[in-house]
Amino acid sequence: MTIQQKPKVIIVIFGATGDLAKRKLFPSIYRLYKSGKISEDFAVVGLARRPWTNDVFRDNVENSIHDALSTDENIGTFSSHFYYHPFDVTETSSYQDLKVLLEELDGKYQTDGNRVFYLAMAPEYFGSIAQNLESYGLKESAGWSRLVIEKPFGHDLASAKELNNEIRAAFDEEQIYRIDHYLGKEMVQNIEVIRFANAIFEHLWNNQYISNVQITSSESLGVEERARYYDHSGATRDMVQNHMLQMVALLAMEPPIKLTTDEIRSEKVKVLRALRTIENEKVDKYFVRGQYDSGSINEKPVERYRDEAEELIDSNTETYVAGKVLIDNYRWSGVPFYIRTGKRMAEKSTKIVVEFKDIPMNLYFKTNREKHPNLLIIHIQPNEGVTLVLNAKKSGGSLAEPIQLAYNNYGYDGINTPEAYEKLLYDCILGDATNFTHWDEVAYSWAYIDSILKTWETTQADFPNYKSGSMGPEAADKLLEKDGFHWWPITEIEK
Ligand SMILES: NC(=O)C1=CN([C@@H]2O[C@H](COP(=O)(O)OP(=O)(O)OC[C@H]3O[C@@H](n4cnc5c(N)ncnc54)[C@H](OP(=O)(O)O)[C@@H]3O)[C@@H](O)[C@H]2O)C=CC1
Ligand SMILES: O=C1O[C@H](COP(=O)(O)O)[C@@H](O)[C@H](O)[C@H]1O
Repeated sequence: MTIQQKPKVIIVIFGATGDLAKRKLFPSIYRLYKSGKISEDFAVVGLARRPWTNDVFRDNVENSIHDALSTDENIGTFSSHFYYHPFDVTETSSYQDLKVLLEELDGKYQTDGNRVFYLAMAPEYFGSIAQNLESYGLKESAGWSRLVIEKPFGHDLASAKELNNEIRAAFDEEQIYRIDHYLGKEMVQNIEVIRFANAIFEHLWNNQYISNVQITSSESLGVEERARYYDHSGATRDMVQNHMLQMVALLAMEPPIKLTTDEIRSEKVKVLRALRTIENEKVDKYFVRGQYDSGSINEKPVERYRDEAEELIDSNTETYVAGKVLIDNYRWSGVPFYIRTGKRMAEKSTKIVVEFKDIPMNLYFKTNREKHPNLLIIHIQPNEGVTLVLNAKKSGGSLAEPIQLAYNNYGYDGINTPEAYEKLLYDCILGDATNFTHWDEVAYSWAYIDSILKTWETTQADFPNYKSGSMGPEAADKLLEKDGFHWWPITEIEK
């Protein structure tokens, strides 16, 4: 299918009164509609328990779009495609009614029986919804059926396997779209292009020329309204198992033989398979966990994690994690991939810094001057772009100094926009699963972090150990210092 085609589809959203639907999914569907990527032949069916009518639902859809996209345009024609079906996913009779509604809408909108079932609900329901969709014949239509699964995909490897078995009993792997919204971000998708379309990088992209790679995804927000989910999860499950390891895989994978879903996934899987397992007794040598204390962000005082909600008062959950990830293969042997992510850090920013090794004899940097390595910086958000840090003599000067070649296509909507969801939803409708995670990727990622979490679960951490508004615990700096490196400051390299 080419990009110009306008697929016909019914999108069924389980959890349509929830936060994700409101903030991400409705605005994304609207933007697809506005940009002509879906045809007039579409319908959206929203499901949740509260007893809303179509009109109430449509008002909510319109409000969420007005809020998310800061517009007050009349979108009545668009919202008339939305239908609400009060539904308790635990009641099997509801699925029969849903089947009848979908058949009616198939006829009304000529959607050719194409269906996306988007599970925007708590993960404990994923398996049973998938099974009921199969048992009550909802995926047996004249067209295709696809299942989009939100995170978290399990709590550890064992529960992820169980969930996967439940889903796979109802849907084929090709019908399952496990969403990782980082894979929908413009600059995450650009990692492959930057690597595989530039001779100057790909030839140097290995342990001979790269000294280390740093991936930072910092957030200034705290746990917000998600204390219950987050405290059960923690930063490692919430960000590392999925987004951070996906970025590692994209940075480290071999060039695929073709740009097809299977070939790209297969190369990513090889990286995840090659991650060096961290043995119990070595976890503290390779990984650092943290939990935020009170502090200030943008000059406003903020509370410590343990005071953000009643149930957090004795929490041992990490809101920050930094780690040294090693990839045991020919290309990357000996090159640390340092990752760090956390809540309530100094600023919201996701960046990748690739640090190159120095040349053997650098005539311009003597002992009294700090050497400045060449860096390739990939700005994921809030700015989107690439910066190459080189050394040159500035006009009028006599010594080499770092200069920056920068390309910046400032994100057209800023941070946390529905843009990534929009792209991924569109890919799903087109049947392109490249930017979704295959089960094998999920499984290897869980296997890697399980050993770290198991060690941490048995030991009490010395929390809180970083101030809100800082870049994390001191131990995270030491992690690099003992290897002779330091974190490239994300604020400085932004400028
Ligand atoms: N919010 C976010 O930014 C993100 C969310 N996610 C994931 O997306 C999923 C949804 O998250 P979020 O929207 O925040 O969650 P919410 O708690 O806001 O929404 C949950 C939804 O599920 C519905 N629901 C709950 N129980 C039932 C039931 N028995 N039958 C039918 N509907 C039910 C609720 O509606 P009602 O009460 O009316 O039944 C509501 O619409 C989760 O897996 C989450 O981890 C992932 C990344 C980001
Ligand atoms: O998946 C998640 O991601 C967000 C961060 O996403 P971003 O696109 O804003 O960088 C994080 O806040 C959340 O805890 C996590 O569940």
